[in-house]
Amino acid sequence: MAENRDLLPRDELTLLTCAEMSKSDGFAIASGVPGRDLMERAGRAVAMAVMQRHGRRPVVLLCGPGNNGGDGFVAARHLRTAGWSVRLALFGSLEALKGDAAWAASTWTGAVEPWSAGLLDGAPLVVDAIFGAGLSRKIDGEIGTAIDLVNERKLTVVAVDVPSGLHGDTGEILGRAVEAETTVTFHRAKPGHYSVEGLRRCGYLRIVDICIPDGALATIDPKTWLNAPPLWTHLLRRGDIADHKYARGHLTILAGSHATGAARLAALAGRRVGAGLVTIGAFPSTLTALQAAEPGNLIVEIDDAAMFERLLGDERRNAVLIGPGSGVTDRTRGAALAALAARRRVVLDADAITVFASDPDLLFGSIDGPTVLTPHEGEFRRLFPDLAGKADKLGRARRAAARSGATILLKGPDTVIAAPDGRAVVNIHASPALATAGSGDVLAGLIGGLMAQELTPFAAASAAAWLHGECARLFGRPGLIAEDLPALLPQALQSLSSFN
Ligand SMILES: NC(=O)C1=CN([C@@H]2O[C@H](COP(=O)(O)OP(=O)(O)OC[C@H]3O[C@@H](n4cnc5c(N)ncnc54)[C@H](OP(=O)(O)O)[C@@H]3O)[C@@H](O)[C@H]2O)[C@@H](O)CC1
Ligand SMILES: Nc1ncnc2c1ncn2[C@@H]1O[C@H](COP(=O)(O)OP(=O)(O)O)[C@@H](O)[C@H]1O
Ligand SMILES: [K+]
Repeated sequence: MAENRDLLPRDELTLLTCAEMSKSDGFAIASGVPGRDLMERAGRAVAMAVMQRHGRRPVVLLCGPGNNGGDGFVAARHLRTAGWSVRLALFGSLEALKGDAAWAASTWTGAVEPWSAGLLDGAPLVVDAIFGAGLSRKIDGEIGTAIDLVNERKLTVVAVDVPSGLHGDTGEILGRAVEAETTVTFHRAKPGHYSVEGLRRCGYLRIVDICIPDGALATIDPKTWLNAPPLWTHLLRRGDIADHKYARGHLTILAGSHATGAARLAALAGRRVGAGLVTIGAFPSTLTALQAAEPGNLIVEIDDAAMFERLLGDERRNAVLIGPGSGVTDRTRGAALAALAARRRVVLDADAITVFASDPDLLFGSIDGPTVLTPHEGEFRRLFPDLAGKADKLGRARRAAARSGATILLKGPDTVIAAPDGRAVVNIHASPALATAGSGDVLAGLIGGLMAQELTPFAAASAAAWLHGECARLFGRPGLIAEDLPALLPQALQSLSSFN
């Protein structure tokens, strides 16, 4: 197998924080591109988006006191030049505007009005240029009232950079936030755009090139990407004439005394995604049932952790999945510790996460090899109580990865995959239809199957999250259940050929 089976960073999928965007801006200016040229392009792009997405109608620009407001002044000028009926309100005073925003305001020859609710009479289209990357605290007062009114009246909004109130880095809502129909952002998207709140409020997201020079990304060394096949599709195995099943890896899954369906779903996913063999380790009481199920699964008896440890004496068992239906038991805990001690490629899901709730440090201290933990928020709380229940999912997953030494896949509509070295991927290629029992078992099996094929934990978890979402999308009609997902994997894998 290829030596470096890790994710390939892709410029076009890079997400930039507000600070990184500001650094890019600084790089452009240092390279001889004046800041006002960037603002001119940004504001023009906003005007273009308004005109391309909406028929001509009265438009009101709500401008804030910083450069986001500056973009609004430029957009207003272009819309008026194109013959639109434009009104502009500024929160703050013209005299207080600085730098490029002051320049942009000086190019606007129309009236600058103070905010009043009457501006929204007649249901105009609204351009939200109040706050962008500079949002620094909770929105209240007059601006809060204006945002509430825009939302209450369900006015059509085109937001500049981010819907005001949405934090570009964390996806947090600071007080309240605009609900936009379209959001126009510049150069690269921000993590906040793809957070749950961002997905709710940005509407259609347009990412516009404002001619920041190519070299800018290299100076930033970005660490965050939006999940898509170009990051990892080159790592998926192509058939080789000399292939044999062991060359494709052997995934071993520990089943429990109940809910053996979970291990079966994971095994199916692991085999469909290309693992050469999948063994299910089962209690004697479930052996017959499992043997009578899918004929391609290998079934072995595993009564306790010691038997599991002996099973791993076979070096070819290169990947291990523990958790789906395995039970919150000493057997599960012992098997997980044995797999970690044996330096196998390990995926710990569900019960194998919960079983360490009373002593997370025992788990973290045992992780020394390629490991993925796949918690949903409830399981995450059990291992990382101090990081739970807060915004900034990306930051939380990153801290959890650094603390545990494992790659963390934190589930949800905006699944975050964070590696211990600080890299992270955000996956929004998903569907609410995945919120069905057993779908997490399929995901765990996919990761295990890809780890068996020697993808790094970070690459395996990223590829699996995307494929999981792709299966749900391919199903394409109501009624999806977890059993449908593995059957759609061949089609999902085939759809990747267009990325090669
Ligand atoms: N970087 C680039 O490449 C490019 C960037 N461009 C544009 O610049 C935008 C970033 O501009 P920016 O940095 O001036 O910040 P912005 O969002 O206008 O707000 C800052 C102001 O708001 C204030 N303020 C904050 N929160 C507040 C609150 N809750 N309630 C009240 N006030 C609050 C804050 O006050 P302070 O915190 O300083 O007291 C400050 O006065 C970016 O989003 C994009 O649109 C484009 O032109 C293209 C090139
Ligand atoms: N609203 C949603 N949108 C997109 N994906 C979702 C949504 N809800 C759940 N999922 C995905 O479905 C899977 C559910 O996993 P999990 O909660 O572990 O279920 P189970 O343990 O029943 O198999 C995760 O991959 C999660 O990211
Ligand atoms: K905005």
